Amino acid sequence: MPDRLVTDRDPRHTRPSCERYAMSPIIELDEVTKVFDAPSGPVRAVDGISLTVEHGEVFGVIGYSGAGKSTLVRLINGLERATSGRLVVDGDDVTTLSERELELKRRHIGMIFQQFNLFASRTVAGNVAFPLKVAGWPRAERDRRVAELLDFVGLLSRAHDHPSQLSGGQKQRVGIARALAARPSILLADECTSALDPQTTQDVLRLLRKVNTELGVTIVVITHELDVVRSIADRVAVLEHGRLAELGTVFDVFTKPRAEVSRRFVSTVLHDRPRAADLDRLRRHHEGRIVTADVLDGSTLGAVLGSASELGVAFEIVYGGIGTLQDRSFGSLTLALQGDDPSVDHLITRLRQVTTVEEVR
Ligand SMILES: Nc1ncnc2c1ncn2[C@@H]1O[C@H](COP(=O)(O)OP(=O)(O)OP(=O)(O)O)[C@@H](O)[C@H]1O
Repeated sequence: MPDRLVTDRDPRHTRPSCERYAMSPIIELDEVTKVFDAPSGPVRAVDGISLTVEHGEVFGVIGYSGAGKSTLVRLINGLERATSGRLVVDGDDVTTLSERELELKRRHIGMIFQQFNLFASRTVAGNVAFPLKVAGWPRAERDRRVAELLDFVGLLSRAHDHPSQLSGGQKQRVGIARALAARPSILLADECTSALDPQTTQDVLRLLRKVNTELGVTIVVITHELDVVRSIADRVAVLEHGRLAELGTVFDVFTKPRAEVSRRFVSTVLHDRPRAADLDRLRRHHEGRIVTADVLDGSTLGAVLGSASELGVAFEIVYGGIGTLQDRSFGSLTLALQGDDPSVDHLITRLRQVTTVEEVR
């Protein structure tokens, strides 16, 4: 038996496919740079980033603290001005809009935050109604819209409560309802689950997925947790020191991370490969040569292992983890192979014909 098997914790009932959204950009960054003048000297918070977010996708932006994620969000919604570069949001180059134009633009960009940012003195309904009031919606239409939104987020019965009477997850649901009030085409979610426990996080992510699929809202999720990206995003941009370290589908970045920073993130969520301490233990408990084989859909790993005895090799699965991501399997199994060296070499050659195999020495 494997020493450790990682089970899949994907909260989605169905995985979105990246082909689901039409490939037309709703957000376009072209060599966008933001330099802050700090007392210690200039800080390049965002450094020459070019990327596009497509209509209808859930796009993840991940990075460690200080990577430039919040600055990127503030550039997209026009709260910060880019130092250089071009940034088109839903048809407008926000780098050239006036303050008044930006203010109107922001009404079409929903935003949710880590600390929810609800008005403590207003009721749940009052919070959701607030942006509609600012936008001058008549009372009756406002009331109708608020009821519709609270129903959508499952909080209609709490309309007259105040935020202090709600749990963190419920507060974020109110935040989401408020962000959607004026029917934005884009929702920016900045660390929106970082203050929540894992179960509530999954509930909120499921709601965001519903916002995306049922309302067609494009969502940009900013996070320092790969599990969040893994749970909800179609594609992910990995930021480091203000620069774009890697960009790809969540599946590709998870299964074939190219940048060192991406590899660090991946190792935080899928413990499918033995670390140095695990290896010492495996060597003590198992004889033979140790190899790690990638498990991907379509690889006929099982059939090849089934032929091991013909070659005079005995194998044991000693470590591993397999999950699913975007409806595809991925992970790896670590095997102890016992037999004479030429026979084990022969089996490894056969395994390499169907998957990637690394011998752990
Ligand atoms: N107004 C500012 N003035 C000076 N420096 C700033 C300002 N805002 C951000 N920075 C700096 O820019 C860099 C990127 O910050 P940013 O907040 O965008 O990163 P982040 O990835 O969102 O990090 P965190 O998750 O910690 O918020 C950091 O070095 C930060 O200190």
